[in-house]
Amino acid sequence: MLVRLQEAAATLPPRFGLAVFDGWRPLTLQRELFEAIGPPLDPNAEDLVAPPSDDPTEPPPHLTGGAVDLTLTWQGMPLALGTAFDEFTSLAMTAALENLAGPVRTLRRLLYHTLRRQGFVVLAEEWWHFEFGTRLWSVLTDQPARVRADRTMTALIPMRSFC
Ligand SMILES: C[C@@H](N)C(=O)N[C@H](C)C(=O)O
Repeated sequence: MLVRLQEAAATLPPRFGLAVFDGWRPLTLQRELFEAIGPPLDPNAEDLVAPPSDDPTEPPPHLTGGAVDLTLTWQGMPLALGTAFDEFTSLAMTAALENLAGPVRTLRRLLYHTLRRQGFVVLAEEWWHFEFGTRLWSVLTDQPARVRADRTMTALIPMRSFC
């Protein structure tokens, strides 16, 4: 994951970088987030936070280390690409700005294509959430999943930026 992100950052135009908000999470934190944020108002919408399942066959993606929440930086400053991080509105949908030409759409596309070139897939509901090797990745790329929930890690991956 780290190497892929470093390689992604290295392909960005000058003065752009990547800032990571969130990577691997323990089940306890996934449960806290799930309870704090709650279900979406629209009953047909996807969960805003993955259910805190301890079933090894359906781990929440962040428990596997295969999910990362991140944004672009400009001269070291993290950029809000149309919404804040974890702002659960329809504008957070990855494709929400596709019919609205402008700098934010350009930057969302830059983030998306930079990560896609390194093999990541994006979550449709969150422009900042990318996965590699997870169950979502497996479905979208038609390859077997490569990661599973890791209970051996005891510390969160610290926030870092690749400038
Ligand atoms: C809480 C949010 N940043 C997030 O990570 N949501 C996804 C759906 C998840 O919990 O895997």
